[in-house]
Amino acid sequence: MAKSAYIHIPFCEHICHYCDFNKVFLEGQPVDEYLMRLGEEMKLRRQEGQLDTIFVGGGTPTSLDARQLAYLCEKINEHLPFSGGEFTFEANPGDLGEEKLKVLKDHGVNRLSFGVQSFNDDLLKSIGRTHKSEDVYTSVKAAEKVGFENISIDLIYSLPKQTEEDFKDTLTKALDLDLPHYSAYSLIVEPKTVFYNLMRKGKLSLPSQEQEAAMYDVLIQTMERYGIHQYEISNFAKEGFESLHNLVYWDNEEYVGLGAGAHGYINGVRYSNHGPLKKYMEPVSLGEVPTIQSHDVTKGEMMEEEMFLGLRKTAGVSRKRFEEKFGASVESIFPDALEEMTGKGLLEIAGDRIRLTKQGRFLGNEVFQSFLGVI
Ligand SMILES: C[S@@+](CC[C@H](N)C(=O)[O-])C[C@H]1O[C@@H](n2cnc3c(N)ncnc32)[C@H](O)[C@@H]1O
Ligand SMILES: C[S@@+](CC[C@H](N)C(=O)[O-])C[C@H]1O[C@@H](n2cnc3c(N)ncnc32)[C@H](O)[C@@H]1O
Ligand code: SF4
Repeated sequence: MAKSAYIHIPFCEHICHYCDFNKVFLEGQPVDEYLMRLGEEMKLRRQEGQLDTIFVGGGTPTSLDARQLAYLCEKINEHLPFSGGEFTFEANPGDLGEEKLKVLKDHGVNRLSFGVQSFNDDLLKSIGRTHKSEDVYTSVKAAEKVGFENISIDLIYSLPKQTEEDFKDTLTKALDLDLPHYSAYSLIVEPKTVFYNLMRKGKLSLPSQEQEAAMYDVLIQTMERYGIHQYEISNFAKEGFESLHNLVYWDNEEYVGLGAGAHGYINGVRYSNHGPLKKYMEPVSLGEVPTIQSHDVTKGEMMEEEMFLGLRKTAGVSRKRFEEKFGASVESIFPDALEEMTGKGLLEIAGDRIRLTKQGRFLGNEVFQSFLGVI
């Protein structure tokens, strides 16, 4: 039974040079109609029982105005029974004034995740962001004033022309905000983005792999120094502030996905919704779910997912839980991957746990790959 829901808001006020998530430029879009269809999809995909986590992501949910945000929150409150667990909204710095913040707070939102990316204004501009580092301080202060305590920020490192020094400076500024949660992702140059096109023309000056690894090392060390523990490859939190919603993904549990391009996992079926707005809204207006693709996950695939998702967490995979779930031990299903990866010093087995070593965290993809296509 799904205990979590993800809701996608595909609108943005600007398009960043690195982003390939499902989004469109806000101006001129049928936002009100989209929100209405989203409410209808909530009814169509309604689940038994209560949800422990709700995550509204995008795109940019805070590009909605206060009235639209209130409408969206009312639909969520009406159709998604919530246990009072974790209710996150993603936000762009500079988007949230007191009015919008109060709307969110009054409807039970209790976590905000700001897309900060960097504290260097020149770098921000060069990656296509429109906010300035100053906006981060204003937004975080305003959010705290309205009573939000569980606040996270996203950073991206290994950006074009970024130096280790620059990243250290961003990290220090981020940590000086004394927030309970931080995510830091290394830049992925995705096809169809501005950066991808520049890269193909040889016009994107990216840090080397060694520099990227050095930045990741700085990240891990600095977080540790500030007492913010790493609980996943890219995620760090004070004790008790780990993102429960994201843990649902890494624990390979089920969730409902709502909105254009959202994906979900219900009753052993992984599905994705139509991405383009029209294609998404049309079936919903006819009372049909907007699924474009769905797949019955086989037991073999489920076992692979259990490994490559679970190994993202620093706590790793529980051998006991694996055996209870699948009726076979990890060792009997993946003997070769375990031997090869422990042999290379990238994986370790410690009691009930199979987890990445420190070195393994730098080479996560190589480890995950070794568990794929085995069964
Ligand atoms: C899809 S965005 C949505 C939230 C919000 N619109 C924003 O820009 O912050 C969520 C996060 O994904 C990360 N992200 C997006 N594209 C990325 C890329 N190509 N490489 C690394 N991280 C990326 C950013 O840190 C961003 O904050
Ligand atoms: C990159 S993560 C950032 C999470 C953030 N660091 C935090 O701690 O809350 C969030 C992004 O992943 C994507 N995402 C998450 N769950 C999704 C789902 N079920 N379907 C589609 N996209 C999803 C959305 O684009 C969302 O903006
Ligand atoms: S990173 Fe966020 S703001 Fe930028 S285009 Fe992607 S979803 Fe929109």
